[in-house]
Amino acid sequence: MAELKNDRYLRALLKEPVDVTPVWMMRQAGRYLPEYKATRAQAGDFMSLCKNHELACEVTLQPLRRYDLDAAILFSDILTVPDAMGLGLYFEAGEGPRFERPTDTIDAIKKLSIPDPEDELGYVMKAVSTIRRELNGAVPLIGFSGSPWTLATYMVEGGSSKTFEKIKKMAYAEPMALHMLLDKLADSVILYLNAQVANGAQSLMIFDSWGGALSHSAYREFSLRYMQKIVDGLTRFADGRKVPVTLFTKGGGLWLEAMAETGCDALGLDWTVDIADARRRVGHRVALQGNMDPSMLYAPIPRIEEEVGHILAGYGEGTGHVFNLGHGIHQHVDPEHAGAFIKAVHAQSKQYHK
Ligand SMILES: Cc1c2[nH]c(c1CCC(=O)O)Cc1[nH]c(c(CCC(=O)O)c1C)Cc1[nH]c(c(CCC(=O)O)c1C)Cc1[nH]c(c(C)c1CCC(=O)O)C2
Repeated sequence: MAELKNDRYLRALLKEPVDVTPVWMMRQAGRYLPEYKATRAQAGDFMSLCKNHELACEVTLQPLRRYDLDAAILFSDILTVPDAMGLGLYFEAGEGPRFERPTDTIDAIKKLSIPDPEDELGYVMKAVSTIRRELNGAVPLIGFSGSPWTLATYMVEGGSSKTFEKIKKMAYAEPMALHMLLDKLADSVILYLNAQVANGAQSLMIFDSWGGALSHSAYREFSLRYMQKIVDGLTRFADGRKVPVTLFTKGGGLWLEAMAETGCDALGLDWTVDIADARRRVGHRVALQGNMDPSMLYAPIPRIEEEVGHILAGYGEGTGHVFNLGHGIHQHVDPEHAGAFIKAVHAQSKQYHK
């Protein structure tokens, strides 16, 4: 396997010294790039793109050809796992993801089986190994999955939700049913992420996009507890190097201490958190990833550069910061603004790494 040429993303996550602050963007392969839209049109629909390892590799590499990014992220989706559990994932134009067979009863949950990552999810593993080979050591490859709670929201609601009415009803009225579902999901995610590492992923990220919808105590019971189970079950070394694990709960700023206690290596921060405050609270335990508002990329370039400066100054001196957006890049962002953002992080961060 090719030696890593640029490892500053892995180094920052493990709090080893770096020359400049590493940067990547959540959803960096996506619809804001015309070349992505062209490849997606070639594939047909989104899931066909995910299932074609050559095209999935192509869209993973597209943003790296344009920008000086410090990491690549596997092109796939968090909903591949419930799809492999038999729920029938499809995308309705303009409506987001949907499931043909939602898992909203205890009987449906009892019937769910744990997918074999090399079989039902073999197409993802093929994409991971292809991307890792094609990267040829340029930058590390990030593997990922959804958190059990976030996956369960889609599975129980049957798709995206704003109110989470069905899953919250289950949480409070039939908690044992939901725990059974979350436990099966945690077991599935452990196998899935470990298989990604076996196939070449060098770092792992768990997206808990909807943990922030929970109450203070329900977050611990239904989301954090299962991310803890995953952290405990992961392969943490590969190719003689630590495989860092990043937990990201959107809207989880109040719970950073509890998240840091899981033994993960880093926490993702959305834009509601002051990164200086986050560093004071948990910076002795974990690295921090974030946290610019993705909508800032709509601002004129000088305003983007100013915001990058604020966030870098907020984190301050030394390693342990991976610059990123606080959530995925929006589809109407001008690719030139994304480029200016990435340049600004590298140019302005030298002064903090002497
Ligand atoms: C909640 C969630 C999903 N998927 C994901 C999350 C967690 C992160 C977050 O909170 O955003 C994770 C994800 N989805 C995608 C990636 C690819 C890697 C990357 O470049 O970051 C990653 C890491 C591709 C994608 N996943 C999806 C797209 C858009 C599909 C298209 O090309 O039309 C992409 C590029 C589809 C998807 N997938 C999902 C939704 C809600 C949608 C519809 C979004 C929309 O229509 O804007 C579920």
